Amino acid sequence: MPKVLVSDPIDQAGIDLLGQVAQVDERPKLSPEELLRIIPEYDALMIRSGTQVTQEVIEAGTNLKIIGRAGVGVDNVDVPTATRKGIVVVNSPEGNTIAAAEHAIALMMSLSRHVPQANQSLKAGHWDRKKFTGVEVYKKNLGIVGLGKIGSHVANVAQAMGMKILAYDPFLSQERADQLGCRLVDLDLLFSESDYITLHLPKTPETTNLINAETLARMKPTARIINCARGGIVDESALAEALKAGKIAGAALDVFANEPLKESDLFEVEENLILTPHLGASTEEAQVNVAIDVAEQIRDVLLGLPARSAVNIPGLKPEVLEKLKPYLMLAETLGNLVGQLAGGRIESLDVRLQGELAKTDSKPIVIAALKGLLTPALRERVNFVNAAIEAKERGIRIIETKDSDVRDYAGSIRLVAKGASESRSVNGALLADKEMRITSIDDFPISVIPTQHMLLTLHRDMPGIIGQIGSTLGKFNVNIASMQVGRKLVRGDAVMVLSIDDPLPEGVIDEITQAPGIRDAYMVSL
Ligand SMILES: NC(=O)c1ccc[n+]([C@@H]2O[C@H](COP(=O)([O-])OP(=O)(O)OC[C@H]3O[C@@H](n4cnc5c(N)ncnc54)[C@H](O)[C@@H]3O)[C@@H](O)[C@H]2O)c1
Ligand SMILES: O=C(O)[C@H](O)COP(=O)(O)O
Repeated sequence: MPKVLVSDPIDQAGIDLLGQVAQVDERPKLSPEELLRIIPEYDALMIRSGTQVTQEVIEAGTNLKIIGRAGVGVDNVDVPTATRKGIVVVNSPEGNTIAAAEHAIALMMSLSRHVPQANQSLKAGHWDRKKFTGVEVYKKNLGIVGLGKIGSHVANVAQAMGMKILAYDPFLSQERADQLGCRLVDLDLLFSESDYITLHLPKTPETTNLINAETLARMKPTARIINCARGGIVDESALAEALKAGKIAGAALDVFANEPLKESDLFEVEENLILTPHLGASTEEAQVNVAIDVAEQIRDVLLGLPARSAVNIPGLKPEVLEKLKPYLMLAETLGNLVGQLAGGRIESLDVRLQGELAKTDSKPIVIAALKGLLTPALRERVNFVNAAIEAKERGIRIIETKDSDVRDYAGSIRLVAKGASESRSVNGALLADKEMRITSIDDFPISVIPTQHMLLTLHRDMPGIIGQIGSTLGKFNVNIASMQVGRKLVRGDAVMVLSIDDPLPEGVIDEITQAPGIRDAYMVSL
């Protein structure tokens, strides 16, 4: 049974689901040293934001196949290292959207009505009503930075409370903003016009310290800031200064540059600052959602199936994946075949998708073809996760073309691998029953069902040649399962593909290639 390490608190629903297919060890309080020590035993690691999955951890995890983040942000995972190592990283992109959006709204309302401060004051024996006079959000401007899943839900709820939404999101279309009833503005305008500013964007080198002394200075003195996105987007020292100096009216933070937050300039701000310990996703509902979402993906990957929300391979909706799966297998088989024919260094791979395939996302098919192409050289070290990187590191140029004309098959794939001196090509298609066919090799038309062991010859189309190859195979006790010959011209060049029951014994290829009329012979293993 595969072994899964769960190193952060995860809802029981996810643990139970994984328990059906794996041994699950829940170790939520591991030190970094303990994690490093035990990770080699595990096939999968399931985490939230608490575990730091560093390069060292990934490199020590020699059996790891998948890292599952029960939540959205994967900034605690060294994704590039995981990708290089061929480890799938999955998350739950939508499981905690509502929870995080509602927490942002809760913080906005708490800031407006001083709920935590009033609660604390009352419990300390005071009945101070004047001090906690609040402000209404009704008719106020809410500036949303990042109008993605969480930002959009915040926009809907805030609009229902009568707020006007200004939004900044450089990757959002005007059409989507119009649909959401939000006014798309630039950041300068958002900062200067907003009464509330809520952050719902990822932390990247560009967004680090987006809220800093200079941007804080551009805000209204009545502005209130909410950060439920990621620590580090707000410069915490600059915010503490601005709050103490009364440059803005308040702030509420759920996330911090260093978590857990232990020492901070923020602790010196007495009045108008609310802090919560990264609670955005902490609702019962969200925790069940993300646990099940990620446990299902870990289960699938451990069973050899693709994941639906991988962050380091193209994600596909289950219904699209279902349709594409036979083509992915075809692309991988053709890639493997053309890789063995081209041999040695490959400079470029031309991937042409024809017929109905021209309408689909080509990326997964290209990756499958690359996986097949690199398999003869890299064996199990190449997979769907690292195939593109491995190809790039080898300098293989990818050329993609699409041709929607339907010819003999509803959808077909053509691969051309260019080596240092020559190009080799293969075409393949699926029949109505989804059975694979190799439909040409080096443009010689054939119709071959790919099998595990095949002998392929390039030869002159002349009497006696097929018999000669048959006798050589007989001499070496090789059993032929099927045979196909393809030619362009009578008595010109031809190709022959023999399916054989076992790999060829040593010496057969040499003997076949020495026979008159044979140009080349290859043992192909798929
Ligand atoms: N506090 C929590 O517990 C909690 C819970 C869930 C998610 N999050 C965080 O909330 C954030 C948003 O999550 P989401 O699920 O809505 O993600 P999302 O990908 O759906 O949306 C993010 C949006 O930010 C936009 N964006 C990217 N760069 C930007 C930039 N430079 N300026 C403005 N906008 C930019 C993107 O175009 C996108 O629309 C993420 O940082 C996520 O990690 C926090
Ligand atoms: O990215 C996320 O999903 C949130 O930050 C939640 O993190 P958590 O799972 O550690 O609560």
